Amino acid sequence: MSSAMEALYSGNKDEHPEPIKAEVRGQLPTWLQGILLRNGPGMHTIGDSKYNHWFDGLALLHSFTFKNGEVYYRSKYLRSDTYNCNVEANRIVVSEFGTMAYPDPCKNIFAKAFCYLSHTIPEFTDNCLINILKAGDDFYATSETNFIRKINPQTLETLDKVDYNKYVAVNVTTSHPHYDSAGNVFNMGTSIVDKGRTKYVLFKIPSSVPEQEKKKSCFKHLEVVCSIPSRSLLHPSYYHSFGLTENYIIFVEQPFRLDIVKMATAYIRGVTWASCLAFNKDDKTWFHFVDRKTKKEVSTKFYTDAMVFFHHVNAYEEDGHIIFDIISYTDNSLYDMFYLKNLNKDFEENTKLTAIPTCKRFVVPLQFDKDAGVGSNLVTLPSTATAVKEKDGIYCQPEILCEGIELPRINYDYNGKKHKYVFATELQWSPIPTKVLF
Ligand SMILES: CC1=C(/C=C/C(C)=C/C=C/C(C)=C/C=O)C(C)(C)CCC1
Ligand SMILES: [Fe+2]
Repeated sequence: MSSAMEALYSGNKDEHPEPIKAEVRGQLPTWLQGILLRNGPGMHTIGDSKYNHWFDGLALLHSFTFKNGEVYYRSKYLRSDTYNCNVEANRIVVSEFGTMAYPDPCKNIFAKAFCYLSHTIPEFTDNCLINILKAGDDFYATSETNFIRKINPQTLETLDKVDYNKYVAVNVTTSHPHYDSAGNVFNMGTSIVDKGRTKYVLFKIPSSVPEQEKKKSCFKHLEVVCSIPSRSLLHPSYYHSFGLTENYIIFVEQPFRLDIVKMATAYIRGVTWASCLAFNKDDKTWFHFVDRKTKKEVSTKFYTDAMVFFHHVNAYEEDGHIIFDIISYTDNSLYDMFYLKNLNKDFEENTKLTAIPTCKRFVVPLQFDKDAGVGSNLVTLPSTATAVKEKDGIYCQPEILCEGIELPRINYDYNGKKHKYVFATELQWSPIPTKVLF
């Protein structure tokens, strides 16, 4: 196990920009053609400096090209400004999620202020290591900051740097966008203390732009679908994904929050972005549903108990209810587990999750008897999930579907529709997935 641990989480990975022919055991179906793109951290040491957290590592892009029963593999580091500055300085000079660094040689890029509250915060990283986004015909490496990087899906070369902030006021975004059947992208981000407000912004990037436009850019045609005010100006929720059904966008405002005052002073205090996240177990978790046609939020207040979650599984509508599945935790120990100092041979002692991932299903009635009495359960579908009418809103409790799964996937053709199967990794108390389940 400890060697699996080391192979998974440490050591700088080599890049293989030229295609390597894979050895295929068995046979691949002939219909399987195309390129599978993957992203993730590949380098955690630069010169004498080391990142603290696995989510900090420099983005390494991977591709698997499937053609006529053969597979070719390539990999290439994303040449982000972050990568280039770090390599040039031969040390970490750009801050990441779990590592605070101080710019020096590349001051011009990263010394620009994050300008509300303070002028000392460097610009966020463009080390886009988490996911790949398809916007129009283009592919982008993404993270959770306002920067994404266009890439060439064939050669894995790094192209333009796109700043979401130029098109929509967001400082952080999710790396789990949704797509509709026409290929339009839906994503959301948080606009922090902009014009005296902090809000969550849902936006759409169209898949195509008018023919006559010379330099085609989907981002120029980005549309704000709706913004939801944060319950707190200085403590907006952190979120890693959101849900989509045929008619609604689902946003879960959890009491796992960014502390903006801490963020604004993190740089001068020498603490990390990660330390600006906090869970308040005594608060509620609020559900928001935005009608995709009217672009208005459903006005009923829906809430549940405090929780921390990262991944939506899927969501759909049935008989006037919205049903959505998420993988949730009773505390925020998950991100803490990925500090590299813990991910060594003693990981079994060091990395114990104190909360097990639990797949929960919420069943939320949008149409219900307005005269129902306080205390009555408004769910009319066969489920152990409840939605109890209270004086100030509707209190939802989930049905527990199962425990010990993470990284959920569904057949995306069923996104927003009732699904049968979920593909996930089994995750118990340690961060090494041991099985693929479905
Ligand atoms: C740099 C940076 C951030 C980075 C977050 C990252 C990199 C999160 C990765 C999450 C993953 C990989 C989750 C998997 O389930 C924040 C906190 C948004 C805020 C400010 C700057
Ligand atoms: Fe994720």
